[in-house]
Amino acid sequence: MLQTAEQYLYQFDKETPIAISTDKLNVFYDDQHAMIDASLAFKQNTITALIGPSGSGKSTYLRSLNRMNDDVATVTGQINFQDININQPAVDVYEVRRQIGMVFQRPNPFAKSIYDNITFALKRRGITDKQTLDEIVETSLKQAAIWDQVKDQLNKSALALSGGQAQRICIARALAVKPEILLLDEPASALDPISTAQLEETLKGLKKQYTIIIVTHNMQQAARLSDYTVFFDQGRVVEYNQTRKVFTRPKMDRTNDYVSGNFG
Ligand SMILES: Nc1ncnc2c1ncn2[C@@H]1O[C@H](COP(=O)(O)OP(=O)(O)OP(=O)(O)O)[C@@H](O)[C@H]1O
Repeated sequence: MLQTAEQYLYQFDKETPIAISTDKLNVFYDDQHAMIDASLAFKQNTITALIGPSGSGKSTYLRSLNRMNDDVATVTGQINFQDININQPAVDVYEVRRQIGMVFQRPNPFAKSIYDNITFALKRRGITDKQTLDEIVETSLKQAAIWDQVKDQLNKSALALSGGQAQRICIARALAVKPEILLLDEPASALDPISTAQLEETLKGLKKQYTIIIVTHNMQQAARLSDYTVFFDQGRVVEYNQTRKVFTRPKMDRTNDYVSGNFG
């Protein structure tokens, strides 16, 4: 690909700014080179699906975006967010993770009440005013489409919720600190089909306010949900395009084989 990722996206949509991009991102786990020269850009208020076979580097790439790999890997290259390269030691990783939130594969609510799950990070940031906290709890739970189900039991333990409900609490928890970007690593893999469909609807609604990047093994989910799709294989970006093109007219044979279910 001769174009940079920014130039490439520009041809689809000249108006929408880029929320985050990487330039030659490389990730090494000791001597294993798990991500090789990944240069990608993500438009604001879009959903991008990261797909590819097991071990292709999807999670490695995703986790690097908010510096979650700092302790386990060496990450080189640029991660451009809000006009700076955030892949630098001097950048405050806690602030990066506030603005670039992460939701994991298995719902991981804290062993606390629903209310305390949502307010935990806010209180640590010094927000203690009850009315402010109440408002953020309500807004975040509404955005995660779980307010109606839990509004009368905010003091209930979040551990007592179903998987689908718990995953929504985790999304609300990520939204409470007002991020710009939401990273999701196979967020529906532990959920039943109904919860999965509800989660997808919620994410479609959230893209009005957030930029969403989601790792998924589920081809139908990527096709239903995302605007853009990146196909990774063996630590490299093989193809990046509008989702419908990746699934109907992929440029690379390897992508075609993967989306057709010939390997993976
Ligand atoms: N913390 C780690 N320490 C060492 N190696 C790791 C670590 N995390 C991932 N790897 C290795 O990096 C490569 C890419 O893994 P990664 O989890 O990013 O792939 P993936 O595409 O997300 O896979 P999956 O779909 O199975 O989750 C694999 O070879 C994996 O074993």
